[in-house]
Amino acid sequence: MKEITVISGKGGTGKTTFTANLASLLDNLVLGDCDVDAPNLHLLLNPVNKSKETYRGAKLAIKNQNRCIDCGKCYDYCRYKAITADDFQVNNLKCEGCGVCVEVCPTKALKLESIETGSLYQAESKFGDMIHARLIPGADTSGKLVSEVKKKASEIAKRKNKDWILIDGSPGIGCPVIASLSGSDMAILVTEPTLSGFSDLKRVIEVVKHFKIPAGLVINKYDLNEEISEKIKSYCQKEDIELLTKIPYSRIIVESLKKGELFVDNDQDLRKRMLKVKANLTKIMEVE
Ligand SMILES: Nc1ncnc2c1ncn2[C@@H]1O[C@H](COP(=O)(O)OP(=O)(O)OP(=O)(O)O)[C@@H](O)[C@H]1O
Ligand code: SF4
Ligand code: SF4
Repeated sequence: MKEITVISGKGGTGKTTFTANLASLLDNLVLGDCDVDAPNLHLLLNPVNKSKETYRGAKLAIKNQNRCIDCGKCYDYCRYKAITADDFQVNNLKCEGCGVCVEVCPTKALKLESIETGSLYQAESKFGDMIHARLIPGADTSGKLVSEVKKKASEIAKRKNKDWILIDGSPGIGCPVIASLSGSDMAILVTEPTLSGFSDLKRVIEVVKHFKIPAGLVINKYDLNEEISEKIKSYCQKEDIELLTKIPYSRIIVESLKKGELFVDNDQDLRKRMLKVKANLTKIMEVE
C-alpha cells in the first residue's frame, strides 16, 4: 500500500481537480481530503457520507459563574489578556488554554474543556472510501484534524487491503501541509507557470525535502507561459523531482468542472496525460 499526497504550496493551481481525476484512474484506493479549512474534493466527487464524528481540538477555559467571587486573580494572571477586565469573563477568541487561570482561581470556578473544532466524515465516493473533514472557521488546530483524516484513511486502507491512499493535501507550506505529508510515500507537486507559482513551488520543495520521500511534478496550465514552465522543469530536475506530466489550459477542464464531470472522461489527450502520471507513479512506487 502506497500513500501519495498532492500538494501545491499555492492555492488555485488545480491541485484538487488533478487529485479527483487521478483518483478515477487508480484502482483499489482510499481518498483523503486534508484541505480541512476549505475542503472541495467532495464537491467534485459527490461522496455519500456514512458517518460523522465531532472533532474536539483546542482546550478553552470555561467559567461557572455561580462560583465566581469576582476576585480578579484570573485577570491578573492571564498573559493572553483573555479575561475581560470589567466582569472577568473568558474571551474564547483570545484564550490559549494554558490553564493558569484554573490554577489560580480560589473557588474552582474555572476549568479547561475541549471544544468542538470540526467534523470528520467517513464517506463513500464512486472511487471508494473517502475521508474528509471541515474545521470550524477560526479554530486553529487544522494540523491535528489533518492528522485525524490521514489516520482514518490509513486504518481503512489497511483493513480493506487497499493499494493506494491518495491525499489531497492542505494548501500553503505550514503545519497542515507538514501533517498532510507526514507518513506519505510520495509527494506530487502541482504547480502553474506563474512567478508566484514558481516561488511557492520552491518553498514547498524545501518542505518535501525534509521528509526524504520521492516527489513528482505536475505543471498545470503549462502553455500559459512555456518559458516559466521550462524553468520550473529544469529547477525540479536539479532537485531530482521527476516531471510526471504537463497539463494544458483547457476549456474542457473548465466545462467538465461546471458539469460536475471529470476531464479524463471528456478528452482523450488529457486522459493520456493523466495515464502517464499513473504509469510514472506505479514505476516510482514499484507497485505491481
Ligand atoms: N488545466 C486547467 N485548465 C483550465 N482551468 C483549470 C485547469 N486546472 C484547473 N483549472 C481551474 O482552476 C480552478 C482551481 O482549481 P482547483 O480548485 O483544482 O485548484 P486548487 O489548487 O485545488 O485550489 P485550492 O488550493 O484553492 O483548493 C478551478 O476552477 C478549475 O476549473
Ligand atoms: S486558560 Fe490561559 S489563556 Fe485561557 S483564560 Fe485562562 S489563563 Fe487565559
Ligand atoms: S479567579 Fe475565579 S473567582 Fe476570581 S474572578 Fe476569576 S473566575 Fe472569579
